[in-house]
Amino acid sequence: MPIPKIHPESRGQRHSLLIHCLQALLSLTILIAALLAHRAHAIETVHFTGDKVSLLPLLEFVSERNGETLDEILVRPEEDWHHRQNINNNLGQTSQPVWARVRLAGVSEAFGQPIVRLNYPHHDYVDFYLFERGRMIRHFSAGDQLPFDSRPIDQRTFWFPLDDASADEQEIYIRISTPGPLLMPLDLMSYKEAAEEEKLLYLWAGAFLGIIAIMALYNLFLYFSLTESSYILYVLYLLSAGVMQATMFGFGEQYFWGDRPGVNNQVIAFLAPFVQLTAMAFVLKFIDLKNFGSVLDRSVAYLMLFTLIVMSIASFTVPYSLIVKLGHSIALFGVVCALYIGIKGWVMGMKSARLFTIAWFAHLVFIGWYLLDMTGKIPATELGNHAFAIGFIAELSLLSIAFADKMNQEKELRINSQTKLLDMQVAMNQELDNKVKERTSALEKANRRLEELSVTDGLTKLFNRRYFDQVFRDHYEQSYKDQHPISVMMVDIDFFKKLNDNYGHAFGDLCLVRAAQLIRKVVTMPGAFAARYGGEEFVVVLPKTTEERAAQVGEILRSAFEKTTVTQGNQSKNMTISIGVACTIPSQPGLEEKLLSVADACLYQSKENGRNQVTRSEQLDEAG
Ligand SMILES: Nc1nc2c(ncn2[C@@H]2O[C@H](COP(=O)(O)OP(=O)(O)OP(=O)(O)O)[C@@H](O)[C@H]2O)c(=O)[nH]1
Repeated sequence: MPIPKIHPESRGQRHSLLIHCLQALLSLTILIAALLAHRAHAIETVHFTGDKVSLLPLLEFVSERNGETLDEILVRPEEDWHHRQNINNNLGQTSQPVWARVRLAGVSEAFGQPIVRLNYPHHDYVDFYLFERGRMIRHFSAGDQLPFDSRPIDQRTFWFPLDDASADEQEIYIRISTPGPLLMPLDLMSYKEAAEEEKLLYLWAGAFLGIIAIMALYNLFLYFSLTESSYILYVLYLLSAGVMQATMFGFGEQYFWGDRPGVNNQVIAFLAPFVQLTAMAFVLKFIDLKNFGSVLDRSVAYLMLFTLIVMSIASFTVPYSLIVKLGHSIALFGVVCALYIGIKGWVMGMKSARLFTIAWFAHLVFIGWYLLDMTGKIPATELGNHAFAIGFIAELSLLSIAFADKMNQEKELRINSQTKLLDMQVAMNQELDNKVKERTSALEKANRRLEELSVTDGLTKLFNRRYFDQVFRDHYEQSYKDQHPISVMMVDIDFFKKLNDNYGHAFGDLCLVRAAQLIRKVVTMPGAFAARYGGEEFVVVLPKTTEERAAQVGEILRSAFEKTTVTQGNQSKNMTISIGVACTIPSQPGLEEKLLSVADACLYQSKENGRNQVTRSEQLDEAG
């Protein structure tokens, strides 16, 4: 604002010296007072020497009243202008546009294209006026409610060139109208330095967004291979948070929707609750709240989810300023909720909840640092400027580790239960196997028994006739093949009918049993076997045995019978037997019946000759 000039009055009339002196004194006093008064309200002057100067501490502010014009602002009384009350960068939210002014000195092209930079990309309207010697020489209109092209320099934040400056001093007036927080990080600097800083920021932002993109891709891949829904929720959270951060950096306005004024606010209003929504949904799924949370926990969590859904939808209709205010409180509440859930899971011994809690805590610490840095509560540093992004990356990294840890635990559980299941299956198979073996052996035993029964005679336990016929044929054939002699002995108890009649049938049975025992006892040669041929008649087959040897065995047997007394109760009896022995070296197979009939004939001969004797086929021939 031009400094008002004050002219001492001079009327040129002659007065007394005293009056002149008094007048001069009074005028001097008024002049000094005016100068002092002016000095009290003078615009702060910033001397530019080429180095970056932060203008914020030197700015004077005034709130616009009912659509005041620039001219009206210029004539506002000096006492309306004031410096900030505190050192915060953030001037809070205000419904009225705010004007700021400052005087610059020493601005020269010699310092390399000096600019004034408003390093915050989200104000709706920013008007920049440059005055020189009380005359406006430049006016720029920018802001995210105006097309991106309207900016004097194409940058994501607002850069105003001072290249028209020619006088020693300029005054700048800036009008900001915005529904969001009124941040005024205003700097006087060279274009070169601003471009250098911007490069550094691009490096930060590139690394930050790159990490998010890689993590999102990686988790998307995991989702497709494992089809576990927490992965897709995490991917949604990463993507929405990434887009939100890119928008907050100002890249959306710069590269995507700069030609559509107003979209930027819309995107922020929608994404702010949506990021929280995906984060909440992920947290609930990750911690498995429905299994360990109390009814109150669940109610609060689902109410929160519901609120966020409503907010995301409402962001299309509710004013941006309201969404921003609501968003801050809900976000804070959401972070606290997630921290509470994490701590509870930790206390209840959930291993992955520990990492999860540390992740959220790290997030909170960095947000705190960022807010303290931004509001000037602690000295501003380059690291502090990016504390929010660092916190976010730290949180995402820890969450990823927690996530992997949880998945590992679940995998271990799955493998354990699979192993248990497999063990159970093996044990069951083993049991089944044992049972089958048991049953098979029982069956085999029964079969053997059945076979025994089918081949043995029930009373004497010698082989039965059926079995004899079968086996005798085989032996005969074998003897034919080997051309060895085979002998047959027919044994018949003498007068058995009489024995039955005299001693009873039961005693007769006992005699048959004793007879079988005697035969078994005497006929012990390898390969020999005896069978019950009929009633009281037995047959003995002696392979590889000559007739002479067979007759000797017959004699031993006959003698054994003679000497043996069968006793039952008070009954006792000595049996005699008649034996017929025949032998042959088979000249052809299948003639076994013939050998039998010869032996039978010999037996008949023994009976004829008076019983209790052995007759050989040789004797038969002699007799015949
Ligand atoms: N106790 C008993 N007797 C039997 C059995 N099988 C056959 N017998 C009897 O044996 C007797 C055989 O009699 P016979 O064929 O006339 O012969 P035998 O009386 O011994 O006269 P020889 O042979 O000429 O000395 C019959 O009375 C049959 O009932 C049996 O399993 N148990």
